[in-house]
Amino acid sequence: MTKEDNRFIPVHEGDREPLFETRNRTGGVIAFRVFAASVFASICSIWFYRLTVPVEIDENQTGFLRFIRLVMLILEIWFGFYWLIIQSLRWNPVWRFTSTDTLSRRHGNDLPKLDVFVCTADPVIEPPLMVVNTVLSTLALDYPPEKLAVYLSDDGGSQLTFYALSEAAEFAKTWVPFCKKFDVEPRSPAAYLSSKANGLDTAEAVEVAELYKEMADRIETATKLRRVPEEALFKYGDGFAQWDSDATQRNHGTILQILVDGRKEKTVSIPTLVYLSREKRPEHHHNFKAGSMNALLRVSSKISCGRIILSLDCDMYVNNSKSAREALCILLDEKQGKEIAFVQFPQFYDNLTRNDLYGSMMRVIAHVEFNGLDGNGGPFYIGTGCFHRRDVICGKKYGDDEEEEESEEVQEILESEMIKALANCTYEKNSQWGKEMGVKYGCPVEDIVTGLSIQCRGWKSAYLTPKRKAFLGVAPTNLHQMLVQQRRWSEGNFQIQLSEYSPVWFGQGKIGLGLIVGYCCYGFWAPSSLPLLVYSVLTSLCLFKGIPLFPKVLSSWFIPFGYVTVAANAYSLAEFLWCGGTLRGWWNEQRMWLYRRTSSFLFGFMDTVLKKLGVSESAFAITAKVAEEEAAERYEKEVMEFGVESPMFLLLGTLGMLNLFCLAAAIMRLVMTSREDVQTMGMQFVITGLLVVLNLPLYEGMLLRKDKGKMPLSVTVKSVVLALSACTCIAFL
Ligand SMILES: O=c1ccn([C@@H]2O[C@H](COP(=O)(O)OP(=O)(O)O[C@H]3O[C@H](CO)[C@@H](O)[C@H](O)[C@H]3O)[C@@H](O)[C@H]2O)c(=O)[nH]1
Ligand SMILES: [Mn+2]
Repeated sequence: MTKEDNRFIPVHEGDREPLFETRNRTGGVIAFRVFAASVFASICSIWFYRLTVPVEIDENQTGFLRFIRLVMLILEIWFGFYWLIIQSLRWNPVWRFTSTDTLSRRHGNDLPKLDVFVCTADPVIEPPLMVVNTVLSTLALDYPPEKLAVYLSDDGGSQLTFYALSEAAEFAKTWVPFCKKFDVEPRSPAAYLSSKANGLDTAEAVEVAELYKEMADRIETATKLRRVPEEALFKYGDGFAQWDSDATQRNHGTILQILVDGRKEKTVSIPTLVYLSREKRPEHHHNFKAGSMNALLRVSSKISCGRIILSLDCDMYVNNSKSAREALCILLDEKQGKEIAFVQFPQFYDNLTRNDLYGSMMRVIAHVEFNGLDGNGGPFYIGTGCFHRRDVICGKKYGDDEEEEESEEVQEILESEMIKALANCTYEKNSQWGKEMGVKYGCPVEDIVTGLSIQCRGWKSAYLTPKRKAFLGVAPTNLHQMLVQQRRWSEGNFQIQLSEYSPVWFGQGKIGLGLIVGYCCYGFWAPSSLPLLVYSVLTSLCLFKGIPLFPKVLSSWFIPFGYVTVAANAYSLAEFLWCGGTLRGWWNEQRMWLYRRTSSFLFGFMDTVLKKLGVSESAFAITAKVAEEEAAERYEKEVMEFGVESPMFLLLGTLGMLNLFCLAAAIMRLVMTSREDVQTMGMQFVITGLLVVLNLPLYEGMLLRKDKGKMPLSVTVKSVVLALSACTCIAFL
């Protein structure tokens, strides 16, 4: 709705209080823009310097130096351009403030039906006990139980997960009323019972704790033994009967079991609970999480058909039981809310250490950049912690005004076999599922591309960050997992950039320029690896060789270089601290950006190129949610975990060693012969020096540590050999 339209809203409508409010940043906007302008001016002078100031004549090597100059120019143009586009994320941030009280007053318990989708895929790296804690936290949402249905999609097709869920269905009968009676937070039993503030002093609380512990023990024992206990096989027999004797994770029929059926009972105290494992056959591509989301969309439409859908990863429990009501403040708002398709909450974690060693939290993205996106048309859909409108995710355009009225007649209870057919491999053949309908296929970040296409159909989205964090997940606890996850993300985002859905050409005219640029900021993650890689190698090698790349420290041309470096870093630090981080946390994040860019993003880039050439297919490597004990201890102590042999580590190791050797050689030269170097190569000393200091934990892992989390010897040896050979080659050039 445009601003002008507001004049035509009748007065009696106007005095209805809105359910939410959108606020801009009040102070500091002008200051920020002046600052940004000053940085940009310096960037322009750097470009100008590269273009105009001639290379000092060096008789034999002029051509070579010119070439290096040109490379530096190209890199600096790229960095400047990238800096410019990420300012779009800071230009116009907004914050949303909801009023759940107004919602309750206006709607009481007359809320739309809500379906919660939880996805899991592997009982080994996603332990069933964790999964059912997530499920239990959603069952206990502050929401009328007859309006709520929770679906667990199990791509692992695992009897263990099914068993755990059956146990959870029993436990829910105690847990849900308990939560509501005592207004418990958080409502994941494991998180609640382990939190210090739980005040377990009532008799009821002690009883619940005991019941939980018994259930947890049974589930964990079964998981450990990889076998469901006999009595359970008997007790939940009609569920287990759906597993054929030869069923495997990749080859089995659809399994559907409604564990709690809210449709049958008139007064229900706990929500509907459904287990679904869609059919999997080796000859059919299953499209990973996107495939299971679409199966859930169809199956749920025949069971509860909630108008609102919450999608969650299996490790992401509800930390704020009001989160559904928070989201509804936006989706049910009569005015501004009408144009909003989905409400995204940030992805926060509950297993982070104080200084967030692996920068998992992406603090600035969650606290600044997504608010910036929201101001430009709406945050991305990031797969978890997101409330959708069913009709929109199923393909409805904005402005198609079929009234989304809830059919009050209870869905006739269809034969379960008919519903099961909706989750079969062949169901989607020749249909629009995965294309125009539901979650899109073919992209490792199915969430981002789906959100983009919704926005391109005219919808907006909203970003909500209530005081009490809405959802908490599990962040990767080792470097390799982290890099693999980021590789998938960067690959996915870059693929979107090149695909027919590219925000640049597909989004043109459908979403605002600010949002297009916002998508590009993340879409360019993968290609941004190359400039950084070249830049860091070139600065180090030229330092080693004694070739100056930057103006002399005392010349006036040095000022813009110095200013940009200091200003950009100081700003980034200030922003990080403002978002609640620590100084060390910032430093750790700088290291992680370096590692991501020089390994994950580079591999993500190559994966994308190979895929485009048809050489390989992209996969979805699931992130492990558990670590073995010693590794977990190191994580708690914030000791970086290497441990595995990986080409990404080889690359990081080689680059790290290269920086170290170059710096060492340059310092030696400085001490022995040429004092002049401080003047001519000051900037290179600073850059390479910083890289070396950032890399300290890497050197430690390669050279000093003895524990299992150190860098494997083979990687260390290869890295040293590669770095030494590079230096030798350059020395003789
Ligand atoms: O074939 C699959 C693969 C994964 N999943 C589920 O997808 C979720 C996300 O997988 P995870 O390994 O935890 O990946 P993350 O990188 O942590 O996930 C982020 O990034 C993904 C896209 O890359 C999004 O789908 C997620 O929602 C978002 O949290 C988990 O619940 C999995 O069980 C499936 O259901 N089927
Ligand atoms: Mn995850």
